[in-house]
Amino acid sequence: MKPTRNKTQPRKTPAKVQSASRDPVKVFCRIRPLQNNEETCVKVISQTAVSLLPPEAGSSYRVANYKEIQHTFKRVFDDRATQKEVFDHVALPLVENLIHGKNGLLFTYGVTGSGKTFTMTGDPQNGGIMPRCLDVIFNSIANYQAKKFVFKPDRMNGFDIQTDADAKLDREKELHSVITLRTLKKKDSDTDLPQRAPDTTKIGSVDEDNTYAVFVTYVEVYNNAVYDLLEDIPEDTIRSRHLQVKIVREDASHNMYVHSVTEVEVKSTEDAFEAFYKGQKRKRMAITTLNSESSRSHSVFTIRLVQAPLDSQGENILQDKKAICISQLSLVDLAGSERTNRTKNSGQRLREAGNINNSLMTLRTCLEILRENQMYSANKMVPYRDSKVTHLFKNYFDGEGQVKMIVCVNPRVEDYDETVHVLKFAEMTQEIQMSQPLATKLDFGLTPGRRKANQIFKQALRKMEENGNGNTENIEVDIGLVYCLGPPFPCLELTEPSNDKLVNDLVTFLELRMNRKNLLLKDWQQKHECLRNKLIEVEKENIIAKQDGACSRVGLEQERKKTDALQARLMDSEATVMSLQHQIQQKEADLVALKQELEKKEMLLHQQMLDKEKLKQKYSDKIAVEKERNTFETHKRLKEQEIEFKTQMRDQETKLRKVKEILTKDGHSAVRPTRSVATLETKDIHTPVQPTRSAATQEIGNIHSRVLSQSSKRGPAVSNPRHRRSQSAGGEVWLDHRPANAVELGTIMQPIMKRRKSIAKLTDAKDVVNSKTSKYCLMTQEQDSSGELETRLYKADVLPTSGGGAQVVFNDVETLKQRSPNATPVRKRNASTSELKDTEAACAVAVEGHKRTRH
Ligand SMILES: Nc1ncnc2c1ncn2[C@@H]1O[C@H](COP(=O)(O)OP(=O)(O)OP(=O)(O)O)[C@@H](O)[C@H]1O
Repeated sequence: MKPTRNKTQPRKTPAKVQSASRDPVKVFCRIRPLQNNEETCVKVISQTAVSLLPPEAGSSYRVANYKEIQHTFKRVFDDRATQKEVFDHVALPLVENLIHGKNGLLFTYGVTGSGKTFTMTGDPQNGGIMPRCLDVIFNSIANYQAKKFVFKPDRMNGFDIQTDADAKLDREKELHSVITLRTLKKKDSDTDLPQRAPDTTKIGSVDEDNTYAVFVTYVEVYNNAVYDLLEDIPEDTIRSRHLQVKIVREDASHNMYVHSVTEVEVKSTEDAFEAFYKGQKRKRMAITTLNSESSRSHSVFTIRLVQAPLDSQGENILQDKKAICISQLSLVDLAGSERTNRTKNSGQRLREAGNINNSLMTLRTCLEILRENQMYSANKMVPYRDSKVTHLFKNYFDGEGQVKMIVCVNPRVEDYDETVHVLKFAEMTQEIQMSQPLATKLDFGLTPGRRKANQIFKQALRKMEENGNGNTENIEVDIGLVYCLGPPFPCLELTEPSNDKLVNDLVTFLELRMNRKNLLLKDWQQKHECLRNKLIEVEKENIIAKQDGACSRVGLEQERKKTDALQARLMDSEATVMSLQHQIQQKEADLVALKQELEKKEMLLHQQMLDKEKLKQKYSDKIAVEKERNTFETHKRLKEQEIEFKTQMRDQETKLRKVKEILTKDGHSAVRPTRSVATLETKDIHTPVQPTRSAATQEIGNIHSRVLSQSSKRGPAVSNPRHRRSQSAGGEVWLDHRPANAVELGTIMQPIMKRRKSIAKLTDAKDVVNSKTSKYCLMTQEQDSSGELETRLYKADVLPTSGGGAQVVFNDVETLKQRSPNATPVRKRNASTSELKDTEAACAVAVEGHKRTRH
């Protein structure tokens, strides 16, 4: 930021260009003392280095696995450092610069409760940087202060010089209002300032030919809006905290300032303190978990030093606005960064914390981008406007004023995680190079030391007058400043008329006076002539200037109108911006809430998906197990069925083999069962055998067989109810062919074969032909699938053939099954199916080599 001159002066070249050198931002670290035997996580290594020891509970400890982090600063103040020590090292050079017309910015940064306010303000007995700065300034300029109201703020970041009369009028007005106010608040002890221990330091190198005035402003940045803490407003408005939001603007010299801020002219530290306490009462403070008096806003206390040179006589202020030099020192007490999870803030405190953290984040971002731009010659835009704090100090960061930072640290372990970030940022800030601006003082060709000379002269004159010493000629000539006729008239009391001496003395004195008068007159005439000539010149210039002035006035009037219109538009735009910012804040808050809700829902959804996945997995596993079990069981069942089937096949084969054997044994004649099977089921009682409708015909001897499809072609069935159970009741002879080891049936119902010839083996076909039998009965016995005995009687007619042989025509089968009453009933359908299959299989074997037709 540039030390400013009044807006009337032409715009200077930016200080960056004028700067002699670049210096890094000076960062100091102050460790505050611990309370109540708390555990520390900070170790001061040297006067410039500090080390952070991660506590076991800290998150960084877990990540970094106990790694000490060392930081280096311009100077580290341990917990025993005094306020004076800190001031002398950090702020005193800034005060010196201020007096020499250079700007400065000092801010305290750190976690909440780390001692920023203590360092900046302190307490009455142990004053911080701000009161000490004021003390030193007033100690230094005490003898050179201008009378009050000689300089008057023009509310555009500049100052006007008032005439003595105007200044006097203002002083009287103030006196009047002060008296009224004191009468009103007579008993109000609130305004009493606490007893202070002032700092006695004095800066020696003050320009004595200048006259000085000190102004202070006190603003706070709360929720990213600027408020004037010294604004003159009614008491009830103060209580309800309805301070007006102020706008940050740029002046004619491109310096940022708070528009229409109250600038209080102070003549002593006490005056400044009165203003400070007035503002302090309005500042937003609150009790939080981490600090009983926590600043909820960033406060900016600015000391502006206005200086103007004295005229050539060293007596009055040079009435030239261009000559005014304004420098300022801004002391910024930033609100503490805080993590909401630790502070447990809610509602307004939480919103405040959010805004505090946002503006601190913007400060960090701006400084990081600045550093990046400097280090890597990048040209990134620095987002100063994102926060009011950075916007206000844009000029400083752009290299037009000295910037210093005190990073305050509370060494307790609870603050470790936040302190890590704070120190990291502070260390990084040191890498930023700031141009050191030169103080710009215009040279008006005035003799240095004129104030002192004038004082000496006046003093000498006074002394001579006191001593009655008439020899003042030399002094007058030497100094050449006083235009007078010489010493006053001597005592000329004429007591005697003859007192010539007196007359002679008077004549001498008058002659001297006359000479002196002539001398002065001559000098005066010369000067008069000179002045007249100059006046003529000036008059000529004046006429030209007037003409120019008239033109300029017209132009100025137009410009003013334009400016007014622009200002009105600007005000509107700023109001719109404010309302938009407010809306944005609200929307951001809504967005955060919605985001949180979305996160919750996403988590829920995710959980549900997980559950679903688990369920799916569970059922897939189950299905797989079930499938495996089913496959296994199917295989097992198939195997069982295969085994059963094989067993059945084997049984069938055995049966057929037996039949075959029997048939082979009985002489190549074979009896094959027909498709139709009559089943005689017996439990305890034998039921009659049902007749079948088809028969298989097997030719034995000639070895040809044929299927009889018509029941009319065969004899009546043994069990046909229309016939007798057995045709053996007639005169026919039966060839009863049953195995030798046949099991005795022991049943009531027996086939009736009155005349029969029994054989156990049929080895030769002639046995059938020669025995003159007309009927043939073959008995087989075997176990069925349920282990029961099954007896079958295959019956046939023996018909003689033309070739002399015999044809055996099977026409009926009787099946006798014996079942235990306790046995599990076999499903009829299955049984019949299996029987049918058996018979078919038997027939298939029996009619081997012939086409089998099913009917
Ligand atoms: N160096 C110190 N010596 C003694 N006391 C200190 C020191 N620093 C801080 N304190 C004390 O610690 C407390 C908190 O300090 P302070 O209010 O200055 O913190 P802060 O950083 O300004 O907090 P916030 O950001 O919340 O405003 C105060 O009671 C203060 O007196």
